[in-house]
Amino acid sequence: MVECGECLGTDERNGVHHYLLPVVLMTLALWVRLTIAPVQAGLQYLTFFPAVALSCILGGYRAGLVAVIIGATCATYIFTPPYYSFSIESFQASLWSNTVFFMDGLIVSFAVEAMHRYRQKYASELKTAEESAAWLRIASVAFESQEGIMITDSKGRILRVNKAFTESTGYSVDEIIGQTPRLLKSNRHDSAFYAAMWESITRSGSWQGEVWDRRKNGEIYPKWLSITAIKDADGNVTNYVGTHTDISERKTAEEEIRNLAFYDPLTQLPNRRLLQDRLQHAMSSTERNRKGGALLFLDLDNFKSINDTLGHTAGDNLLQQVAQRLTSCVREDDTVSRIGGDEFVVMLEYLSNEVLEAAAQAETIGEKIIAELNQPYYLGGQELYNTPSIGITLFDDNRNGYEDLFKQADIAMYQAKKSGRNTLRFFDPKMQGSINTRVALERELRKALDSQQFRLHYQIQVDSSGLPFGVEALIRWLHPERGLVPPFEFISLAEETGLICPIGEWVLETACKQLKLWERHELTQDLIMSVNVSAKQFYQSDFVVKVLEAIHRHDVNPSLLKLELTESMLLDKIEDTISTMNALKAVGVRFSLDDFGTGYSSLQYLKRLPLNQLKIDRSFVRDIAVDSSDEAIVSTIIAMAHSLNLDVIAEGVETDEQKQILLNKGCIHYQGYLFGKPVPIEQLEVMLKQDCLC
Ligand SMILES: Nc1nc2c(ncn2[C@@H]2O[C@@H]3COP(=O)(O)O[C@H]4[C@@H](O)[C@H](n5cnc6c(=O)[nH]c(N)nc65)O[C@@H]4COP(=O)(O)O[C@H]3[C@H]2O)c(=O)[nH]1
Repeated sequence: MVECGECLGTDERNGVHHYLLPVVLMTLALWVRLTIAPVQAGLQYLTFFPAVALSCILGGYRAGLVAVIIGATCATYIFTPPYYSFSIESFQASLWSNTVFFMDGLIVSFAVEAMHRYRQKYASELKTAEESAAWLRIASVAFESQEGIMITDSKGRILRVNKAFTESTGYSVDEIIGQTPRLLKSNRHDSAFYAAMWESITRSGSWQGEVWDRRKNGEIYPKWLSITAIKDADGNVTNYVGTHTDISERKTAEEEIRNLAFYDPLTQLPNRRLLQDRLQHAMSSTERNRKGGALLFLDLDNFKSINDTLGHTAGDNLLQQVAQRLTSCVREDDTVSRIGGDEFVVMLEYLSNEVLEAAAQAETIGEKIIAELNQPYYLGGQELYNTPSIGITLFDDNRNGYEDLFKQADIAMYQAKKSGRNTLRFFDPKMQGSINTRVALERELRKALDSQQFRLHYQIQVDSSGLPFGVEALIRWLHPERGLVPPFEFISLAEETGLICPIGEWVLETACKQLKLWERHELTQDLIMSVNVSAKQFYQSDFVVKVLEAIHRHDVNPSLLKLELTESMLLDKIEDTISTMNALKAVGVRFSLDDFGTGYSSLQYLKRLPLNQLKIDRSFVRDIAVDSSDEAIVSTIIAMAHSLNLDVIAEGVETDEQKQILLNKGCIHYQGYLFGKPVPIEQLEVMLKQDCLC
């Protein structure tokens, strides 16, 4: 019942239908009373009272009062004789008993109501207490969350911290309580940072952001911190709550992603993307600050040979050492980047805005880089040398896009390569002119092939007694306007464009034709014809077939054909090289290794190549009489050739002295102006006849 009363609620108990309750209960009580006892029995109050009590309990004190009034009225009117009339006497007769009944009813009504109210209050207090306990439980679980939480008083003294806080800071609860957050400061932020933080807390009651703090072990780490001010009813700050998340792992991951996107993983230098970014920025800032800048495009000479001979690990190691040396040559403001393979780009900023002065500054740094990169490298216990070719272009505004600048520096680098490597060249509009010339040259070169403008000149090769034993076929271009064009002016372009393949086939064809003609004369029938073969030509899949076809077509003795290959091309794909050479050697074709000594051939590879001859490069022969290191190199090459059972020939022999030195060292075959320049066939034949007569 109590529950029922409670669940009714005060408003409901005051509702109209609750006034019906006493009416119904009283009617029921009246009916019971009238059916079980005569009217004059005088037991009416005894019968009505349970209905009054029930009304109170179920409907509240107002229902109880209504029941009392109904009871008193019924008792007065029905049970006080004469009950058919409402006389004053009968009313007076029942007055005292009615008053007692009335008072009892009142007491019961108010007592029940008081009980209701008490129970209600108790229940709501109980509910509040239970809710508070539940909230406390939630709060304590939340407090021990993944985030570090610190609660301070209004003065900033730490009152409480959670487990996550102690774990991330390294301080125990005892060490931290009573301290202030200053204990955690890393000194990474200046006072302006903290002033802005407190300004936000004072103004809006909270702040959040990234903060670098120091752990107990001294490590500095980043965290995401939120600070909230807790205020009392009057608006005064009583506490501050700081929650933080350690974001060092996230930062590291972000850093790694950034590194991969913008840095070269091998050297840790900025990559092409970051360089472009910085270059664009530098171009606009040089314009603003009226300062100059320069782009140095650097390519390592013969890097491929090192990579192929010593392996990729050594190659990687070399690139890393180059990166370090480059970085040591420039200021911190400058950018050293690796844009791929063995190509590096150095961007210099804050140079003079006077073009000549800026060029001089860039040149000084370029020279410094060359000197530094010329120092020996130590790779896997081996000492080796490498040189760079550098192209430089200047920038002082945004007029040229960064792509143009890259192109200009690249063109200049190409010029540096052409000028003999290990040097630097500046880009200037004249270079652009030379590029245009190259385009025109390529067009003309294609035409030259169709209109048979190529010629072969032949340079004699002699033994120690001056007797010719062979010739080298050297191509010339008989240009309709420019006259005789030497090979260095078009061979590299022909190689780049692939035109070298049809040109090479023409050379081979012409040389074989000539060999066939020589067969008829005693004077020339034993001459060995050396033919230069370029890398592109050699690595054509049908190279062997083409050589064999030329030999068969002209029906020449294959052992009178000698193919001259260069060191760098041989080592490109060593296994392919060996099988191609073996296929031709099987029919008797000879092989000579041209420009020997300029590359990085290792003895190990040389041993595997089916060579017949080593050709000492003319750069070593030139100064052999005056430069002791050239002399030493030549001695080594000759000794190496002998130890490998190879013939050795020196090219570029111009003086008797050079020939004598070579002879003394055991080199008995020579080629050079001393014996004859490259000449057309008619002149060669005259020369041969003269030699014979001598
Ligand atoms: N200063 C000096 N130079 C001497 C002396 N003796 C010979 N030379 C020059 O040295 C070069 C020798 O040819 P190479 O090393 O094979 O170097 C050749 C070769 O690599 C290439 N080349 C020439 N003809 C052909 C060809 O038919 N095919 C291919 N792929 N390359 C060719 O062009 C290069 C240059 O040829 P050339 O200008 O004819 O230059 C020739 C020759 O004229 C000397 O005593 N002093």
